[in-house]
Amino acid sequence: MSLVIGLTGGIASGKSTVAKMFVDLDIPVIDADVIAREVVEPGEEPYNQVVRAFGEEILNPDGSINRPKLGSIIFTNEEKREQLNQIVHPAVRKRMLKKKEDYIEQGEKCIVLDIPLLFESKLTSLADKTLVVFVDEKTQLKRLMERNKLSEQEALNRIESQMPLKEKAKLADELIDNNHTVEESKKQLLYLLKKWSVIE
Ligand SMILES: CC(C)(COP(=O)(O)OP(=O)(O)OC[C@H]1O[C@@H](n2cnc3c(N)ncnc32)[C@H](O)[C@@H]1O)[C@@H](O)C(=O)NCCC(=O)NCCS
Ligand SMILES: Nc1ncnc2c1ncn2[C@@H]1O[C@H](COP(=O)(O)OP(=O)(O)OP(=O)(O)O)[C@@H](O)[C@H]1O
Repeated sequence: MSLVIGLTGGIASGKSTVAKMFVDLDIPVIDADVIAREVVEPGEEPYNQVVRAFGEEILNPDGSINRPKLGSIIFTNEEKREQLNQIVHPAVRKRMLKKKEDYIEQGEKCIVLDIPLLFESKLTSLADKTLVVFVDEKTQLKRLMERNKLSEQEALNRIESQMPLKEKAKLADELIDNNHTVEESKKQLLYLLKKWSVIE
C-alpha cells in the first residue's frame, strides 16, 4: 500500500519549500506547475489549443508561450482563466495520474502530488490525504511580492484568483503552519510523517 499525499496551499504559501523537504527525505514529488509547463510546450496538443484560444500575440519570437504575458491576461480575467484551465487541466491530470501510477509500480511507499489548485480543480480524488501549507494573508502577500517582484495589486490579483487559503485550511486533512521559520515547518512535517507511519 502506498500513501499518496496531495500537497497544496495558496500562491507563495510555501508548497515548493515543503516539497523540497519531501525530496530531501527521498520521497518523490510530482509537481503540477512543472507538468502544466510541459503540456504547453510547442508540439503538444494543449499548446495548439492555447494559441488558437489566445492568439499568436501571447507567443515569444521563438514560438514558445510568453508566460508573463499569458499570466497578465488570465490573472485579471476570470473567463479567460477558465478557458485556459479547461485546456490545460485535463492534460495535467492525465500526466500526473500516469506518473503516480509509475511510482506505485516502482514500489514507492509514499508519493506527493504538489498541486496548487487541488481543491479548485477537484483533484482531491487523486490523493489519500490532503496537506495544506498555510500562511496568513499578510505573509502571503509579502512573500509573493518579494519573490515575483510584483506590485501589491498584481500580487492581490493572483491571490484572489484562487480559493481563499483559509477555506483550503478547512478542507485539509492536515496543515503545516508556514508563518514561521522553514525549520519550524520541517518539524511539523516530520511529526506528520511519523503519524502516518511514513518514517520512524
Ligand atoms: C498563467 C501561466 C502561464 C503563468 O505562468 P508563470 O510561469 O508566471 O507561473 P507558474 O506557472 O509558475 O504558476 C505560479 C502559481 O500561480 C498559480 N496559478 C497558476 N495558474 C493558475 C490558475 N489557472 N488559477 C489560479 N492560480 C494559478 C499557482 O499557485 C502556481 O503555483 C501559468 O501559470 C499557467 O499556464 N497556468 C494555467 C495552468 C495551471 O492552472 N497551473 C496550475 C497548476 S495545474
Ligand atoms: N518559512 C518561511 N520563511 C521565510 N520565507 C519563506 C518560508 N517559506 C517559504 N518562504 C519564501 O516564500 C516564497 C514562497 O514560497 P514557495 O515558493 O515555496 O511557495 P509556493 O507555495 O510553492 O508558491 P507557488 O504557488 O507560487 O508555486 C519563496 O520566496 C520562499 O523562499
